[in-house]
Amino acid sequence: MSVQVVSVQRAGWRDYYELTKPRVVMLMILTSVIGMLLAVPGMVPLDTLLLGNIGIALCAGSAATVNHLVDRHIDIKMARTTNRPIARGRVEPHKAVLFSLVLGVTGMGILLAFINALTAWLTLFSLLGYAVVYTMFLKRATPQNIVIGGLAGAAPPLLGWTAVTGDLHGHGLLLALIIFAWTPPHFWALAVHRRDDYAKAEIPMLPITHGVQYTKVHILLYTFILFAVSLLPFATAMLGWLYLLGAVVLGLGFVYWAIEMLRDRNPAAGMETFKYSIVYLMALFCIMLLDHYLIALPTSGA
Ligand code: HEM
Ligand SMILES: CC(C)=CCC/C(C)=C/CC/C(C)=C/COP(=O)(O)OP(=O)(O)O
Repeated sequence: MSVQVVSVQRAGWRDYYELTKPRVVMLMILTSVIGMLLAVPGMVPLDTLLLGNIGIALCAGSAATVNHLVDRHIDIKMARTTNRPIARGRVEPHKAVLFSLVLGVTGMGILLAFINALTAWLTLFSLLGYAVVYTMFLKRATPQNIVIGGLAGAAPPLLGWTAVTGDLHGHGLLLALIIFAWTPPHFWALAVHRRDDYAKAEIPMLPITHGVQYTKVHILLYTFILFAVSLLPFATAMLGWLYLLGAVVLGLGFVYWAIEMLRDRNPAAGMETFKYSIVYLMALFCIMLLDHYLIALPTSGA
C-alpha cells in the first residue's frame, strides 16, 4: 500500500510579516524618525515619535500588502519574487485584503487621533500613490513608472516633519526630494541585474524598453542630480559642514558605482550599486542627525 504525502502550505505570521515589505518600511521609518528629529531644535515628544511612526509604518505595510496582492500573477513569473506569500498561495487573496485593511485603517486611525490631519492625509496619498497609482497603473504602463511612483516612497521624512510641526516646510520637502532623486538609481541598478525577470513578466522597466546601456547612462545622470540635490540642505543653511562632508563623500561613492556600471568591466557592479544605494540613504540620513545635534544646534542657539 502506498501512502501519498500531500504537503499543505499554510500561512504563518512570517508570511504576513513579509507582505509588509519590512526591510523597505524600516528604512522608510528611519527617514521619518530623522525627519521628525530635524523638524525641531530639541527632542520630539515621545508619543509623537512612537505613534507617528507606528501610524506611518502601518500605512506603508498596508500599501505593500496591496502591491503583493495586485502583482501576484507577475511575482510568480520572476525568480526574485516567485516565493512570495500570495503568489505561492500561502496567503489567500481575501485574507490579504483584510490584512491590508486592518493595517491601513489602524494606521490612519492612529495618525488622525494622535498626530494631525495633514500627516494623516499625506500618508493616505502616499499609500494610494504606491498601492493604486504605481502598482495598478504606472508599473505596467511606462518605463517612467518608478520615477513618478517614487513620489510615494519619498514621502516618509516629510510625513515625519509634518507629524511634529503640523505644517509643510521647505526643509521637509527637501528631504523628500532627496529620496525622490535617489529612487531611479536605486531601482534601475537592480532592474539592470534582474532584467530577464522583468522581460519574462512583460513589465516595461527601462532596461527592457530602452536597453541596458541607456539605463546605465540614466543611472549616472540621476546620480549627478542626487549629488546636487543632496547639497541643498547645506546650501539652504538647514544643515552644516559635517553634513556637507558626509554628503560629498557618500555622493562620490555613488558616482563611482554608477561609473563602474557604465564601464561594464565588473559583472557585479549592478548589484553592488543597488546595495550601495541602501547604505547611502541610511548613512546620509544618519549624518543629517549627527550634524543637527552636534553642529547645527549649538550654532543656531548662539
Ligand atoms: C518607486 C520606488 C521604489 C522602487 C520601485 C523600489 C524597488 C525596490 C526593489 C525591486 C527592491 C528589491 C526587493 C527584493 O529584494 O525583493 C528594493 C529593495 C529595497 N528598497 Fe526599494 N524601491 C523604491 C523605493 C524605496 C524607498 C523609498 C526606500 C526607503 C526609503 C527603499 C528601500 C529599500 C530597501 C531597504 C530594500 C532592500 C530590501 C531587502 O533587503 O529585502 N526603496 N527596492
Ligand atoms: C504610506 C507610505 C509611506 C507608503 C509607501 C509604501 C511603500 C512600501 C513603498 C515601497 C516602494 C517599493 C518597494 C516599490 C517596489 O515595488 P515593486 O512592485 O516595483 O517591487 P517588487 O517587484 O519588489 O514588488
